[in-house]
Amino acid sequence: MATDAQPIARAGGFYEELPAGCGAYKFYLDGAWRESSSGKQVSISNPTTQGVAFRVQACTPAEVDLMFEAAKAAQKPWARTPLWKRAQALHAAARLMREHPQPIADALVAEVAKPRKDSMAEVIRSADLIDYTAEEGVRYLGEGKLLTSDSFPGNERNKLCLESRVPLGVVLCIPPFNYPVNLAVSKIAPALMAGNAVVIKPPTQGSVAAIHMIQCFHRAGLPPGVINLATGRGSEIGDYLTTHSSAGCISFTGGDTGIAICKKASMVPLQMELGGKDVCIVCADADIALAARSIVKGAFSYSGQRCTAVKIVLVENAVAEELVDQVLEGVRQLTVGSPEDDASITPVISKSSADFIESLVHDARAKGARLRMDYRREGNLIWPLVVDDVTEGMRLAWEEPFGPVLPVMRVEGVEQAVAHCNASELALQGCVFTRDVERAVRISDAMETGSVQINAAPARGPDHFPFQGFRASGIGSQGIRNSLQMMTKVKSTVINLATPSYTMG
Ligand SMILES: NC(=O)C1=CN([C@@H]2O[C@H](COP(=O)(O)OP(=O)(O)OC[C@H]3O[C@@H](n4cnc5c(N)ncnc54)[C@H](OP(=O)(O)O)[C@@H]3O)[C@@H](O)[C@H]2O)C=CC1
Ligand SMILES: O=C(O)[C@H](O)COP(=O)(O)O
Repeated sequence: MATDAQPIARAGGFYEELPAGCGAYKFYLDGAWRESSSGKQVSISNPTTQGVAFRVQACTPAEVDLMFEAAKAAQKPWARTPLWKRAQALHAAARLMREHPQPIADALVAEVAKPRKDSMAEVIRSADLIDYTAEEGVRYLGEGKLLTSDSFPGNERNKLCLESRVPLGVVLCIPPFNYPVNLAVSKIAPALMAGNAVVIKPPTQGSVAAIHMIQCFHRAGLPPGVINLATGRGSEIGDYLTTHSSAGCISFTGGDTGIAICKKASMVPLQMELGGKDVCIVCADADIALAARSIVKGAFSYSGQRCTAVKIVLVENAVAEELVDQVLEGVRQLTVGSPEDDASITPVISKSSADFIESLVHDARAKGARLRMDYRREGNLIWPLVVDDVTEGMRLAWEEPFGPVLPVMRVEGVEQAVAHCNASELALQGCVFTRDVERAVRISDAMETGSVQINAAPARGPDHFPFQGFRASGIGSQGIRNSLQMMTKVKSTVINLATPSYTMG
């Protein structure tokens, strides 16, 4: 495991070229790892020790310009590279990621305090996602449509319209800290497969994992310029990137920053996956043991730092006591500690995040909520907490803690639960537990969220499923095929015939 501020890479290894002489990781421009002319570095904090985990270069606007120039120059030849060869390059990157996963996983442990096993799972899931995208891309992008003019009134069959999908140009990819590798490749792989070039700005916490991941694409032999990676704080270079005239698409996952980006961006396609306040509705006829198990896993995996975490339970009064008892039983089994020890609950990403979570707990307690265990915090580590009897007037009813705190609201009936779900600004996912599948479908239809899970906690995966948020939770849809679609545009080529095509024979 890397000690504070020491690069992970070992001499002579696959990742040897990534750290610069000064110990800060290099950025990636036009096929080469480089040091920034800024001479400035950004420190990445280790959420567990609160020391400096790593340092990366603070890229300058001029370097961002060079990335977009390199990407634009590389994009056309890349788009003309046969689909099967693009797929081969992606498969090669995925293979290298599987062959050299440990430094990527180690970086995740150190930078974002993701438990060791989950960190490795993120790397392998990412390699699988790349492979699947290559396979899906070969099929999906290799197909087109033929339309004939004679289906529209007044036309003969003398026009043949060939509809195909063409790339957007340069896709700007901005993933969040909680999946710096997986939510990076879920943007990069479809962008590349569709013939785009990429500029990626990884989250500051998570940059080093992303840098190692990019090395797999580099070593896979992608042409220079096809991928470029800019490091630096979003607050410093973010606006410059998102308003860049050469960005042909912005694919962003994160919080409210995404809403600000939508207001500033020019007329380019936006793929936005933003926050979630995922409700879990538990009906009186539910399998309570299943619901409780799913809630504990759904709410507390990666310490609740998932947009798809269960962020409020809405349970019918009749079974509330039984459900909460079983949830509490499950929460007591969770281990609390460091990501290196694979604890279930690890420190949240930053002090400011821990302070925010704490403010939600204080607000709920002050307004009469019942804390079902003692509130406990040490540094960024917050012990898992169930907050019962939450009511509409509490911030916890509406805001996402992005931490290991689970609000429970007891409701008169399902109508009240659905109304609460639909009154939320955030509308990513939701779930419903009931044994009555017809009722589940009716409830699902009434819930105005991007996805509804029936009898399971919210989740993005499997990664080829469509994944989207309504209202303030996003624009567009992810999922492998949907991302391929969003990172291309439709092109029509119309063949005009002098005589209708069906006049011979
Ligand atoms: N719907 C979904 O799929 C998901 C949603 N989320 C949501 O994301 C939030 C937590 O993630 P977090 O990483 O903190 O989110 P942020 O919105 O703070 O950051 C996301 C990314 O945006 C970058 N960024 C910051 N400022 C700007 C800017 N002005 N212009 C462009 N980019 C910028 C960040 O870089 P830097 O780190 O340098 O600041 C980071 O790479 C939660 O609200 C969560 O619900 C998270 C994961 C998935
Ligand atoms: O960013 C997130 O939190 C994810 O998109 C959720 O993914 P998961 O459901 O696979 O954890």
